[in-house]
Amino acid sequence: MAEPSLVASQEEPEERVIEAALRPKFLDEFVGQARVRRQLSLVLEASRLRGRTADHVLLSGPPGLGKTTLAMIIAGEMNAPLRISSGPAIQHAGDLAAILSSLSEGEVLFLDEIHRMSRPAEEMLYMAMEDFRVDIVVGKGAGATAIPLDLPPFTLVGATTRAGLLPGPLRDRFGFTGHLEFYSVEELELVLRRSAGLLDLRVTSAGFTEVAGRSRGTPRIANRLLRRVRDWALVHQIDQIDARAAGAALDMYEVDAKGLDRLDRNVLTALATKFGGGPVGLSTLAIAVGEEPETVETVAEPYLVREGLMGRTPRGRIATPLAYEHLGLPVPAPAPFAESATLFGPGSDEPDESLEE
Ligand SMILES: Nc1ncnc2c1ncn2[C@@H]1O[C@H](COP(=O)(O)OP(=O)(O)OP(=O)(O)O)[C@@H](O)[C@H]1O
Ligand SMILES: [Mg+2]
Repeated sequence: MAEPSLVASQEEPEERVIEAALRPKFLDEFVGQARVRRQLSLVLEASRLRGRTADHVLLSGPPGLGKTTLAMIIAGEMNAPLRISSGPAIQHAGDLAAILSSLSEGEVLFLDEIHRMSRPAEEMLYMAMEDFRVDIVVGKGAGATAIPLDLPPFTLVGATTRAGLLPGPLRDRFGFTGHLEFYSVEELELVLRRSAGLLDLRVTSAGFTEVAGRSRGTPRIANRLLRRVRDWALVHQIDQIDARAAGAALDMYEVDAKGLDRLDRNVLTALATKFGGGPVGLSTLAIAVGEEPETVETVAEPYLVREGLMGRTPRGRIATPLAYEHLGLPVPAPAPFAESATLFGPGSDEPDESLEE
């Protein structure tokens, strides 16, 4: 990405510290996701009653919706120590063996981005999850022997943004899968209220609504926007943030009323004006906005498609009438062959591994 974007940027270290501070510690403080929360709380309660470690839990869903937070909450609620690692960090089965063999009884092992683990490690994990046992292979070639090693019972919490990429055998070994959904504006208001309390910020109800509405259904973005609004209020010496102040602050950071940032709007504007609404191929569109196709596809597109502003057809990306309305442009008359361009959801038009599941 050429420039850091407010809604999709990598975070500054200081920001990450604040993010950690804003993380709910208990299930009660975790806003929204009522279904997952209810089911998870039952799983945890049952295991407490049985006096056993909880079943393995898989958490899936888009970035920033609370997977890591929930993993920490699970350990907290179980009063168990938490070990954190991630798929990309486990490239050899030996890496996983080292982690597994050092777990203590009842420990919660959180594996983030579990879909990115190597194949041999994955196979070792199958046995560990099911039988609490691993085979440590010693030696090479014909002389190699497998030494079985018993593991203490533990709870694996896996997180993935791409549940579709998990092999079936791995998915099946989780006793419970929680799929996190985007949050409603009302839920995000609650997230923001809690964060504002922790940050000692005075915000009116309408101020919360304003920020929540621009947060793309994502608590991480909501909290990030709140911090930018906080900066703005500090510099402008405003001690109570209302809708107007929140709106002005976020306008300044180029996050619009729908939560689109500059990249999103550039992509949409190029599509609508330079290419007459499309269809246009991804790489052409990316060149037009001076970005990598990968950035356009993974950073801008999912939200534009989700909001119904962009469509994906077999012949390329198109701008929907909603896009023109949002950009304040006149909606063009339908093209003569428009009805032949069937709309596809995200991920269905290209044999491309980088698409959403
Ligand atoms: N339900 C929630 N209630 C309150 N705050 C939340 C909730 N979910 C997430 N957050 C906040 O959003 C931030 C991001 O959440 P988290 O790190 O758990 O997301 P994630 O799903 O693990 O994202 P990624 O896929 O990028 O790892 C956290 O700092 C947390 O404070
Ligand atoms: Mg995470």
